[in-house]
Amino acid sequence: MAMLGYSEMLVAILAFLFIVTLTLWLWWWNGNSLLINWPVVGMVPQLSWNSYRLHDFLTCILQQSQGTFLFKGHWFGDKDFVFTSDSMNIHHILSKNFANYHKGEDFREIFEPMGDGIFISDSDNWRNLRRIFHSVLKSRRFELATKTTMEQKILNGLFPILKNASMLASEVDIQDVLKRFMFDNICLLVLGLDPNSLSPEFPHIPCAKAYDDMSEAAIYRHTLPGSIWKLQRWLQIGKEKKVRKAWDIFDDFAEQCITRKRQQLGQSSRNQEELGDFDLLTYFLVRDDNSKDHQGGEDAICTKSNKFLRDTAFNLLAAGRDSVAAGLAWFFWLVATHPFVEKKILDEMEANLREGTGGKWKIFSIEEVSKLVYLHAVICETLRLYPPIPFEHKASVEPDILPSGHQIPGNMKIIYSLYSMGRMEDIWGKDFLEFKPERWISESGEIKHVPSYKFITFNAGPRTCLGKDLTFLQMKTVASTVLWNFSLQVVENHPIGPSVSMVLFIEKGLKVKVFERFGSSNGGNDGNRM
Ligand code: HEM
Repeated sequence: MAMLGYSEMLVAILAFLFIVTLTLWLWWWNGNSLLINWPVVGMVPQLSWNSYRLHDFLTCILQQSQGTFLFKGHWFGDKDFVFTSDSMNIHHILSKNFANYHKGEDFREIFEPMGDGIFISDSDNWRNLRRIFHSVLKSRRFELATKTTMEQKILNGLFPILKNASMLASEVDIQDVLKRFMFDNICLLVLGLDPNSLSPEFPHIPCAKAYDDMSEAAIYRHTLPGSIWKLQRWLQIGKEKKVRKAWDIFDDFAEQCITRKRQQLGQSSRNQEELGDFDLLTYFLVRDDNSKDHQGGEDAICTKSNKFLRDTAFNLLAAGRDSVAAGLAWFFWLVATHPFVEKKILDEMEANLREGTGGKWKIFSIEEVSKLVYLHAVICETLRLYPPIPFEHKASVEPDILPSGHQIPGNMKIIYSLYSMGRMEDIWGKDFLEFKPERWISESGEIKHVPSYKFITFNAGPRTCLGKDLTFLQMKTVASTVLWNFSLQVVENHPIGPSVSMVLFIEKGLKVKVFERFGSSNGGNDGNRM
């Protein structure tokens, strides 16, 4: 290797000193902030270096900056944005000045496979969709369909898989199992079709994989300047090529489901009530578009068009699959690693539900799980620490001032961190990092009400999640049924950490060993009786 001359060494030392001095100066100039605003590249480098622990890194910065800071992007890329986890700002943006904050054009472009679905709509289109979905998702028929679908899937899908893992003493990735379980469930509810992704051979389901690919691409689009990913999309290269392929796979799948359903309905002269089964495709296809709903509003949207049905399917499958599966995966990890909490859940079930089961296999009903206050508290605590949707976007319409004093120009992007809000001392107290379900229970033994702009997991204000009740119902049924019948033991040294993705999964899945509580070696029950 050639030796460096004195002059080269001098240049190298001076360059080194210049960089150190610049760093220290910028650090001081930025008020000793953890994030330095570099010339040209803004704050991007530190975010990239810390991307492997993005959620905790940003939480740390938010804690240090009293809950709000202005993120400076690179000079040649997209605009700067405000990042916040201040509950008063959230209340202002999501409720008090709701009309001034919409999803915005950037959001729609990043999530373009969602079509004109509710998640990316604003203004009148959103209002119409919200009214339509409110009346169906909150209906008794939908609740009953959820219950029946879930019971069948637990019995024919989840139990056999867990029983098998227990018999073979094999390790199973319970997060993958839950993802498959929820995918089959939501497909049955929305499309009236069971893709049977939860089968013993763990089949590859192209449509489920297409969802994963599109979700991955949405994160990728967040990290690059819009001009770059749009160029890649135009040239059809890299990740953008993958998105297009995944998008086509989903559209083919949706079209097949819609065509099949139209044929089925065309052959039947009976209405949905008579057909017995309930799914959203059927509901929208047989529904009278001119009818007024129970809130008295009229539809400005034709719910029978292929475009509406495709976009609805895409949005509800996205809402109903991953978020609930991720919430359940974190729940089972927290419960398995806090034996005291597990015992309290089992004691509560024993006290409230055991009558009539004789300790045998059981799926708990809606009425039964609604009695379980402690279980409800454990689920709230899980969703506080690990909100399945970790970030949300908004964009200002007009200039505004946030309660924190930050000036917001028109068309400013605002990102709020649901993950960080679950870890703010001013909301949850000094023990905010502790997993403590008791914090949710009042002295009179009921669930404490925490305003949604503080417990933000399901969003707040007029755009609060429409699936919140359904989620609690699903999580309680799966959690109680699995815990009653099985004990899950996390495999030693299995790494646990949140993924950096649109949905907050456990990065490497959750490997567990499964033990039957009422197996033949454990009480003489054959495990098949209900
Ligand atoms: C753990 C489970 C769930 C969590 C954490 C969750 C969370 C959220 C959040 C944060 C939003 C706001 C999204 C935004 O404005 O961009 C939202 C909206 C929504 N959620 Fe959920 N969700 C869950 C499950 C469900 C389920 C199972 C459904 C129904 C199948 C559902 C249906 C919806 C709908 C339709 C909206 C749109 C509301 C609107 O924009 O007006 N969610 N959800």
